[in-house]
Amino acid sequence: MAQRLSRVRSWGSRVFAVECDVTTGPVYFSVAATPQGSGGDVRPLGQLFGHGKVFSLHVHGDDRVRAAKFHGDVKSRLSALPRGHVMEMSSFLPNQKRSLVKGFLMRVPADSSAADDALLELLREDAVHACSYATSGDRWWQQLLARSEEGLVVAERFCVAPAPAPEHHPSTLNIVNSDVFYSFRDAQQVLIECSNIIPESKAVLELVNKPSDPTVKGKFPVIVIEGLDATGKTTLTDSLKGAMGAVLLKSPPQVLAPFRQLFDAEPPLIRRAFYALGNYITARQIARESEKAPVIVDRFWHSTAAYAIATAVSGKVGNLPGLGSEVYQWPGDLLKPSLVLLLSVSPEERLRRLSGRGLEKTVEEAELEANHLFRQKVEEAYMRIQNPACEVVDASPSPDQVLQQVLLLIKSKCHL
Ligand SMILES: Nc1ncnc2c1ncn2[C@@H]1O[C@H](COP(=O)(O)OP(=O)(O)O)[C@@H](O)[C@H]1O
Ligand SMILES: Nc1ccn([C@@H]2O[C@H](COP(=O)(O)OP(=O)(O)O)[C@@H](O)[C@H]2O)c(=O)n1
Repeated sequence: MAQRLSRVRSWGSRVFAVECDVTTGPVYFSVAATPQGSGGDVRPLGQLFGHGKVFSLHVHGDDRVRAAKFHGDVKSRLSALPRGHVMEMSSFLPNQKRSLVKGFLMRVPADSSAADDALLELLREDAVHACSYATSGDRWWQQLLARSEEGLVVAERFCVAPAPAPEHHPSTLNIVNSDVFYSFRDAQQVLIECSNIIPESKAVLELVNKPSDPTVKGKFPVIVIEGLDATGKTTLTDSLKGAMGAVLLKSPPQVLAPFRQLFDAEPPLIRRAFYALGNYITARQIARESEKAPVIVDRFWHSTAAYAIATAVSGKVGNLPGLGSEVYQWPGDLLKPSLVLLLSVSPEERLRRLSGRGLEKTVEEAELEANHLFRQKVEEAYMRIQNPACEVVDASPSPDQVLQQVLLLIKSKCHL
């Protein structure tokens, strides 16, 4: 218990953000050992904590791979609780990079004992911090929980006060090297750390470890085609290949196909490092092929970064890191294409194309709204990536019109 208490003292200066509703944004509060002066407006906190029983959980830990895996595990265990409502919650130090610790706020009916049992089980892990929330007088308290022979006990309590929103959404604090990687070494390091628990990491590392100089392209142009799925990338890249006598490559490359499903099911840290490494394999193929012919690439680093940023940043488009942020910078050691084109179609046309392929027919309304926000964030992140930035192409006309438009663009931009 002593160990748990000493670790928790640092929470005195932390701020918590609870993402209750993605469209209205998070509620912020801070905690302190003693009641703070003017308490501020505690009504939003009452709405958060005032119904049923409320618990929060965070997973700490020096081993980032283990912490990431355990975080996913906690989420699925909490989501399985009957009559529970789970919200994303994070703890952070304002403006301090890498200070974010992800967690959850869970609300269950007052008569539920399943949540107490689940917490007791989860608290066997030293990395878990669990708290309950209680009111006395006109104050709210965050109560740090510990295991004891009688069950859950309160080890320490902190006074809760509303906190102002930070300048940047807290999820942006940890993007660098957790969601997006800016060098081969940083992405490789994650898979090295995974090798013991995911044996396939070793095979992936062997595929990327071949020595070469991947930053240098050949004398022919290298054109990357980007866009959300069903915007027409496959259709366009196939016809560009024929029309230009080009070599068609993609990221992730074919050699990683057998591993993709496995890494897609891993937490963001591991999944994103896998895709980042895929770009370096594709870069090597681009360097080789562009000596001999023009190269068309179906997705590359813009996709890796834009999807990772859009997933990491919860809520609205406005929560994305601002234009010019370091997160949108191209990795210094990755081959730069001659031109990046972003295919864009209206959401309605995209849905038509998706349903033509027989996908997404059963998506529920609520999910559609969340997906809408997600797609907006991916497109916005695509457009904020710099050096090279992408050129937006209206991909709603017929396949042949899109091809002609793109051929003209390539001719003028690549001086063909
Ligand atoms: N310009 C276009 N106009 C109408 N339909 C298109 C066009 N381009 C592609 N499609 C259709 O939309 C669907 C998705 O296209 P696809 O090339 O597979 O997209 P992506 O590779 O970006 O996921 C396919 O059924 C394809 O035939
Ligand atoms: N270069 C790439 C390509 C895909 N990806 C990831 O792969 C997903 C898109 O893959 P997909 O199979 O839907 O792509 P398409 O089939 O639509 O081209 C996104 O979630 C990205 O996170 C990536 O990170 N980097």
